[in-house]
Amino acid sequence: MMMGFILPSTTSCVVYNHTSTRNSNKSNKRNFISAPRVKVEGSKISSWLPKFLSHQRQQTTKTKYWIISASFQTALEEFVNCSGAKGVHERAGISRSKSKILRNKGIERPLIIGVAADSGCGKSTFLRRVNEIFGTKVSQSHTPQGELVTVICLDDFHTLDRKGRAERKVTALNPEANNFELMYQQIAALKEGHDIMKPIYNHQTGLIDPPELIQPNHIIVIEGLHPWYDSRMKQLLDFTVYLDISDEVKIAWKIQRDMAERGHKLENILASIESRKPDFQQYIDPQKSDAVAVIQVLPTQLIPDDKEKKVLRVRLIQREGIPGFQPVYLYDEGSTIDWIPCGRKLTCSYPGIKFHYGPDNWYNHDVSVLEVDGNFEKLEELIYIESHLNNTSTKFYGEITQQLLRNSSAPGSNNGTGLFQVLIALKMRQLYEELTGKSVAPVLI
Ligand SMILES: Nc1ncnc2c1ncn2[C@@H]1O[C@H](COP(=O)(O)OP(=O)(O)OP(=O)(O)O)[C@@H](O)[C@H]1O
Ligand SMILES: O=C(CO)[C@H](O)[C@H](O)COP(=O)(O)O
Repeated sequence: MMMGFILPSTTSCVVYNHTSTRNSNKSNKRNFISAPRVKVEGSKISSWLPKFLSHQRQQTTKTKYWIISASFQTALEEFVNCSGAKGVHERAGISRSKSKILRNKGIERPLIIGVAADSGCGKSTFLRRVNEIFGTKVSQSHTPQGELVTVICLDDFHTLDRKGRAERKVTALNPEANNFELMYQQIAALKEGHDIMKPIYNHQTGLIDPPELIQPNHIIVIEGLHPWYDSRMKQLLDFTVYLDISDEVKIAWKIQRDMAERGHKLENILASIESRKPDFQQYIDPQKSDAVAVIQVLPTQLIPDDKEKKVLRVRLIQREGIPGFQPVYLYDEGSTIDWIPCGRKLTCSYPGIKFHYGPDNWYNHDVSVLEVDGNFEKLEELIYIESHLNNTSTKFYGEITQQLLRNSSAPGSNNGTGLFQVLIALKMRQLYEELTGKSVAPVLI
């Protein structure tokens, strides 16, 4: 079967013949070390194309594009790299025919899920839980890919590299630094079942790396700053989750990660958060108003003026009336309930645990809110909490508790962040099953 990628013919390019695009992770350049390199100018493309991509070619003078057909294997092994973001984005492509992976994997309808949040707000942590629920082991490549799930990071659609942003004095959150047209075209193509050559933003070098091949999958999660900033993207998404982390908690998490794990200075972390704030408020935060589910993380109300931010108040805001999504409720659907479960069945030390459930309004949408303030002392006792939750989309009694126990060392497993992330991952699984008619086997210990 033939696959064609559309490549422009005008820019100077370097052709690399490398071994695997799938391994193009953070140290992408590694793949190219021993590769034969041929430097060509636009007009000479016709002389080298046949050598590398043997099959048919034709030029459409109007668009100045070369339409290149190549076998699937050839396209995997060879691609074109031009220096600079513009070159890479021009070389991003969409296969002309549908991917053969659709038939191989029995994919009828890729489900597209958007996860939005600022940097360092727990997207990766959440998506590890999602992959656990789907029982999917993902590759260690730049774009994690598993049997069921592929996770695309939207940072890959940055048009300005780190230097370019510094020169233009814009943050990565600014739409100017992102290619929403390409994002839309490529995610739409995946949803339609086409392979794409997607650019890569390399967080280690701050550069835009050559495109990698991404194929459709049963579930494609797009995570990042702007999954539905562009209204056309919203139309593509089957489910949306926003991680809404309050400033106080965001700073605490950033300090923990960037100081302890990355050796950054406190003043630099605070300055970076401050400098991003206006763009965050203008371009990222508004997406939370129409997410299907929002996990909101706030300082605790159980400790007056808490400085440590180790105890969190977490709210799961769930839209009502969304097809395929039935909000989780506590005890009695539609009621307003305050619940302190500490006592004989749940061990609590200071400052305790408090639940709340009830209807609410979120940016003019009817929602129901489930809230938990405090930390769980003994994770195995969560079964007591689980037995009071309904509409959880679990496949067996105790599945939520088991999931949290399996990942007990992951950040947030002992509070509402972990609990609500598991609940939302279960909702994704249920939606996938409803929309595709397929069944995902639950993961058992
Ligand atoms: N639920 C949580 N409770 C406590 N800390 C958390 C929680 N989730 C994340 N963190 C902290 O925040 C840091 C960032 O988390 P994570 O890498 O999941 O975020 P991210 O949104 O994927 O970040 P980035 O976009 O920068 O890659 C983690 O190193 C961890 O210290
Ligand atoms: O907001 C971000 C999302 O991850 C990053 O800051 C952005 O992608 C730029 O990355 P880097 O700081 O590595 O240049």
